[in-house]
Amino acid sequence: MSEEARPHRTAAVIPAAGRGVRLGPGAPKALRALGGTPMLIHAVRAMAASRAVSLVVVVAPPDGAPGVKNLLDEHALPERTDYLVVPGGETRQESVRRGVEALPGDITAVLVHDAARPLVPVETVDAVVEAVHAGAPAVVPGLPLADTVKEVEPRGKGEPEPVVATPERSLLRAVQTPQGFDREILQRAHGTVAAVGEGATDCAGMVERLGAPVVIVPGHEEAFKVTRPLDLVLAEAVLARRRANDGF
Ligand SMILES: Nc1ccn([C@@H]2O[C@H](COP(=O)(O)OP(=O)(O)OP(=O)(O)O)[C@@H](O)[C@H]2O)c(=O)n1
Ligand SMILES: C[C@](O)(CO)[C@H](O)COP(=O)(O)O
Repeated sequence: MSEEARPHRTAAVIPAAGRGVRLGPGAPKALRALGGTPMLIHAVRAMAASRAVSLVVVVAPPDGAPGVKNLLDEHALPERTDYLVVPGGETRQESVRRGVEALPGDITAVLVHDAARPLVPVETVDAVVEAVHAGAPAVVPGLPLADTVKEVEPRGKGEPEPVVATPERSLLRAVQTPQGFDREILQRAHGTVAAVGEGATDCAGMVERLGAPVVIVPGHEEAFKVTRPLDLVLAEAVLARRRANDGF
């Protein structure tokens, strides 16, 4: 059967177990409000907005799974979307692994999406899904960089750091989520690469270590990650603009 003809069932795994240290003191980041609604709910709705996504697996803070389950019960999702909640781990990589382990056997394609990217538009989600369904083992949304990037020799806090190299900016992309995968390759990456060497900061990096191809599709400015306080200010402004444009 050709890749196009192969029927896919697609799930989204949402790691939401981080504390949000860089955002500052407060509740776990995924549970903090954006426009009056927890960031996690925005992220879940963003995945469920894609007609291809039939299951969302939320990876909750380790001791917060029952609370997250209640939260999801309270917020309406499209009828076609099921959800599961599992407890997360110490690192993003560990949390994603736990989410992937919870997937039912009939899932063939998996999106991994940060709860911390609550405003990704459905067009970006669909572009990733389409590329995976068309046969790409790993697909990542990415954008060209605005800043020039330097590689440095890291030094102590506040100490000047010697520059080692300036990578050619036109060859670089800042990558976002959802990152989309053929289920088998994602499982293999988490089962083998994770066990050796240093952790990866994204799942696609683990797939690259397997030697499998990863491709980039256009990302979106509104898929930015809420990491620091200023990101939350921007997210509130983007959401307010959307609500004004939608007339509610
Ligand atoms: N142990 C962890 C760490 C992170 N994440 C999730 O991975 C995504 C990206 O991580 P990041 O933005 O770094 O979130 P935090 O780890 O919460 O942030 P910080 O590093 O500032 O604490 C977030 O949705 C976060 O909840 C997770 O599920 N489990
Ligand atoms: C996966 C990711 O969002 C891609 O840009 C990013 O690597 C997550 O990094 P974080 O430090 O866990 O936020």
